[in-house]
Amino acid sequence: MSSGKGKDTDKTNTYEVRKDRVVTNVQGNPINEPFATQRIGKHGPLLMQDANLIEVLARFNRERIPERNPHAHGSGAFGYFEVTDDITDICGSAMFSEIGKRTRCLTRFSTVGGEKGSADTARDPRGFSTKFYTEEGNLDWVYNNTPVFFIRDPAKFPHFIHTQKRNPQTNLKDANMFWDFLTTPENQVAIHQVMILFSDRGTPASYRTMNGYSGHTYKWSNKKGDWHYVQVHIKSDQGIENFTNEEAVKLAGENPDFVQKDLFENIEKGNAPSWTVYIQTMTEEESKKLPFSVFDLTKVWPHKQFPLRRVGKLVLNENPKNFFAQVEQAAFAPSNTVPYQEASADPVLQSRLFAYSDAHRYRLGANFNQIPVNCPFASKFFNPAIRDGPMNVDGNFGSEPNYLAQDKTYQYIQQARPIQQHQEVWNGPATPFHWATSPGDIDFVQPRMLYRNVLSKQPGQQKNLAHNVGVHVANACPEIQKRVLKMFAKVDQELASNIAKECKAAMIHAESRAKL
Ligand code: HEM
Repeated sequence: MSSGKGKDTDKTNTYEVRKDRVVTNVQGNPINEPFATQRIGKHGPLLMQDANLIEVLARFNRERIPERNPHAHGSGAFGYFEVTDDITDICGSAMFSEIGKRTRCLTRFSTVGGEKGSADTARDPRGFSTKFYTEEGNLDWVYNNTPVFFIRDPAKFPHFIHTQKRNPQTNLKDANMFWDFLTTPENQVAIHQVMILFSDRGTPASYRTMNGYSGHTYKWSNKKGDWHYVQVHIKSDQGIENFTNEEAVKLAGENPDFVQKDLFENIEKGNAPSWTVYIQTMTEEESKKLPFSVFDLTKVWPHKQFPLRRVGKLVLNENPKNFFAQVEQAAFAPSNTVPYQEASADPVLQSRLFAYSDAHRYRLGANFNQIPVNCPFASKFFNPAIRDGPMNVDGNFGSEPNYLAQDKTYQYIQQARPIQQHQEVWNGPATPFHWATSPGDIDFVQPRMLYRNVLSKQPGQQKNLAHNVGVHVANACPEIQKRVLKMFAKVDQELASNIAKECKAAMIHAESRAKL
């Protein structure tokens, strides 16, 4: 019988596993001889009636689900976020309501371009996704370990990711595809991210020793209705540690799961990694005075003008009990957000609001939100118009009407929030707009500062950048190598010359190896 409220659950029907360890088939019927096959005599053909054999083979064929495209290879851990500083003047979300408040979290780290079984020391950005199970519902921060990104026209994303994957004919990773895309003049806006990727930050020594960044501008508001543009920085308390190119390549061969092992074993022995979370904030007025768009995620906000403000701590102290159930099936989406934290008009972020839940419906099925790791357990789900679909296992709202109307009482607590009177005002014709790289210098200003002002202060890093690009581009054809050098010369002539030297040395080395 329906209670008329919430979901009907029949206590006799649960998916709990059997405690007495009697082995059964999936229907709970005992199996006495799991390895016996039913056949005619001892050596004759098998019988169709052997339901156990058929089930075992058929279930095996259905074990794999599509891997993520991109970010297929990853590792995850649970933990908590704790508020250390009051930011209620910036954000009214319940998770920030008082100092000392803790929210349970799941973080998944990943590489981007490689397949699920690829080496986790590969040169690649690292994903840094955190799901916060808050009382206002699940909030996902789907970030990377770099503060900027390769593109700002979202339609380029599939093209760009394809260049990191395998050549359609040779099925090989292809340096020509990689550099052809990045050196095409209008795609050279990627240079800032490429500089970070080819510094030693492109090969972190562990997930514990790298930072996370929102990259995008978000819009946060307080309970009075005032709002700010915000960028989030998650800084490793373990400090930054990276591999050199040669160390990373060697480990990729010796132990392609080196980084996964490091995370699991450190948490297992009680050495829980932690990160300090900071925000940068900017008013709308300040954003108008920037030399670039606040919605351009190829740029960083100068720290002198927009200093970091501490918010809290992220601690990962609990390994998953089951990787497939809790990490492979985890579904992170920038559209999963809570009151007072919203997306800005950044076109890449706006496109991501669609892309992730769509990927989850494909990869995990329409009811992916019912998989325990994705359930908003601290808030709970109630919307009886959202129901049915494949693999519905949560009671499906029982006899609740499948529409919202007046006959029943429903609560809409968001209505109690003040309306933000002052907002961005958008105005203009609906036209196709292509945010191509400007022919001017603005997209090269921050990369040049990174090379001359930041890497110059980190011993050996300018040299390593040239080396890392050189050994990679040595695999491309001469025409594309020339384009690479021309692009880096726009950052710094000395850098381009050093890349040329490193590239030449790598080619000579490869030639002599080929003769062996
Ligand atoms: C138009 C741009 C983008 C599109 C269309 C896109 C799309 C996707 C898709 C489809 C996935 C796989 C999701 C899944 O199967 O669960 C993914 C994963 C991911 N993306 Fe993006 N992405 C974009 C840009 C970005 C940017 C700018 C960042 C970082 C600032 C980012 C960070 C991540 C991370 C961390 C994951 C892994 C999530 C996980 O751990 O499950 N992506 N992306």
